[in-house]
Amino acid sequence: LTLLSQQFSQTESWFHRSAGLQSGSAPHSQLFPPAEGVMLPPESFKNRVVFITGGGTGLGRAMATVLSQLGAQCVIASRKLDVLQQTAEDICSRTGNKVHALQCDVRDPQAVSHCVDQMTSLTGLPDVIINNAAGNFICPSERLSPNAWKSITDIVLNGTAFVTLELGKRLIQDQRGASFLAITTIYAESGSGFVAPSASAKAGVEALYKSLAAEWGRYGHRFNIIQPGPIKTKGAFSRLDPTGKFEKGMIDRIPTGRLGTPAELANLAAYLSSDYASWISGAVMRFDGGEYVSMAGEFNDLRRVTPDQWKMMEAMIRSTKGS
Ligand SMILES: CCCCC/C=C\C=C\C(=O)SCCNC(=O)CCNC(=O)[C@H](O)C(C)(C)COP(=O)(O)OP(=O)(O)OC[C@H]1O[C@@H](n2cnc3c(N)ncnc32)[C@H](O)[C@@H]1OP(=O)(O)O
Ligand SMILES: NC(=O)C1=CN([C@@H]2O[C@H](COP(=O)(O)OP(=O)(O)OC[C@H]3O[C@@H](n4cnc5c(N)ncnc54)[C@H](OP(=O)(O)O)[C@@H]3O)[C@@H](O)[C@H]2O)C=CC1
Repeated sequence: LTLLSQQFSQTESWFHRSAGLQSGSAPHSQLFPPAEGVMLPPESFKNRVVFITGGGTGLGRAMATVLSQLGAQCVIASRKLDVLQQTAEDICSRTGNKVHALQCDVRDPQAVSHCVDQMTSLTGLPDVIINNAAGNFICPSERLSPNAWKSITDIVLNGTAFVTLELGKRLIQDQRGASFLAITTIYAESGSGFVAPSASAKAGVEALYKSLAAEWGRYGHRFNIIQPGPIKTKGAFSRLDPTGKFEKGMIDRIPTGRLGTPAELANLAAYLSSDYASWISGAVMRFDGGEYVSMAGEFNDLRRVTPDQWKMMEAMIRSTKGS
C-alpha cells in the first residue's frame, strides 16, 4: 500500500509539472485555480481497455496518464512509434499499469484495421475509444493547396470515421458496449477563418458523433464530444501561434483569465468515458473557460468601460427620457 501511494504521489507531482504552463494569466484567474489531481475514485477503470489516438503527445498523453492512474490498460496510437513508446514507458513506470504503443496513420483505413487487429491480440477490443488525433495550422484560405486541405480533413474527419467505424463494427459483432469520445474544438460550432479545414472537419466529426449517438445506442455505445478552448500544448501552439503573439489575446478574451490545462481536460474526458456518465450520450461539452460566449456577445467588449465612463454614459442615456 505504501509503495502504491508513493507511486501515486510521484505520478501526481510529475503530472503537475507537465501541466504547469500558466504564465501570462490574468490576476483574477487565481479565483479559478485548476484542480490538477485525479478526480474519479481509484480503480474506476480497472479491467478496462482504453484506446486513444494521438496518445503520445499533448492532450492525448494527459488523458492516457489519468486513465492509466485510474487503472485502465491504455493503447495509444499515432504515426510516430518512438514518441508513443517513450510516452508508454513514462506512464507505465509511474502508474504500474500497462500502456501499449501502436503505430497507426488514421488516414489509412487499412492501417487502422491492422492496428485494431494488433490491439485485439494484445488487450482485446477496447471499452473506451478516444478520437483525439488531429492536424491543424493557421493559413489564409486562399493560400491552401488541395493537398493542404486534404491533409487536415483526412486526419480529423476521415481518421475519426475510420477508427470509429472499424471499432464500432467489431464491437457490434462481439455484442460489446463502449464509450466513444471525440475531441473537437469550440470553433467546430461557429467556424473560424484561417483554420477552415480544421473547422470543417471538426464540424463533420460532431455530426458523425451525434448521428451515431442516436443510431448505435441500441448496441450499447455512447458517443460524446469535448470542445476545448486553448490549452497550451507544443503541437497546437507551434502551429496556431507560431510567434507566441496571439496567446495574450486569447487570455484577454477568456473570462476565467487563463488557458485550460491538460489535466483538467483529462479529468473531464475520464468522467465522460466512465460508468458515472453512463446516461450521457450525444452530449457536446464546451470546455473553454467561457471563451466562446465571450467572443459571441455583441456587447461583451464593454468589459473595458471604466466606472467613470459608465457614469457618463448612464447620464447620457437617462437624458433621453421622454424624447
Ligand atoms: C493556439 C491554440 C488555440 C486553440 C486551438 C484550437 C484548436 C486546435 C486544434 C488542433 O487540431 S491543434 C493540434 C495540432 N497538431 C498537429 O497538427 C499535429 C500533427 N500535424 C502534422 O503532422 C502537420 O502539421 C500536418 C501538416 C497537419 C500534416 O503533416 P504531413 O502529413 O506530413 O503533411 P505535409 O507536411 O506533407 O503537408 C501536407 C500539405 O499541407 C501543406 N502545408 C503544410 N503546412 C502548411 C502551412 N503552414 N501553410 C500552408 N500549407 C501547409 C503542404 O505544403 C502540403 O501541401 P502541398 O500542396 O505542398 O503538397
Ligand atoms: N491544445 C489546444 O489548445 C486544443 C486542442 N484541441 C484538440 O485536442 C486534440 C489534441 O491536440 P494537442 O494535444 O493540442 O496537439 P498534438 O499535436 O500534441 O496532438 C495531435 C496528435 O495527433 C497525432 N496525429 C496527427 N496526425 C495523425 C495521423 N495521421 N494518424 C494518427 N495520429 C496522428 C499526433 O501524433 P503523430 O505525429 O505521432 O502522428 C499527435 O499525437 C486534437 O484533436 C486537437 O484538435 C482542440 C482545441 C484546443
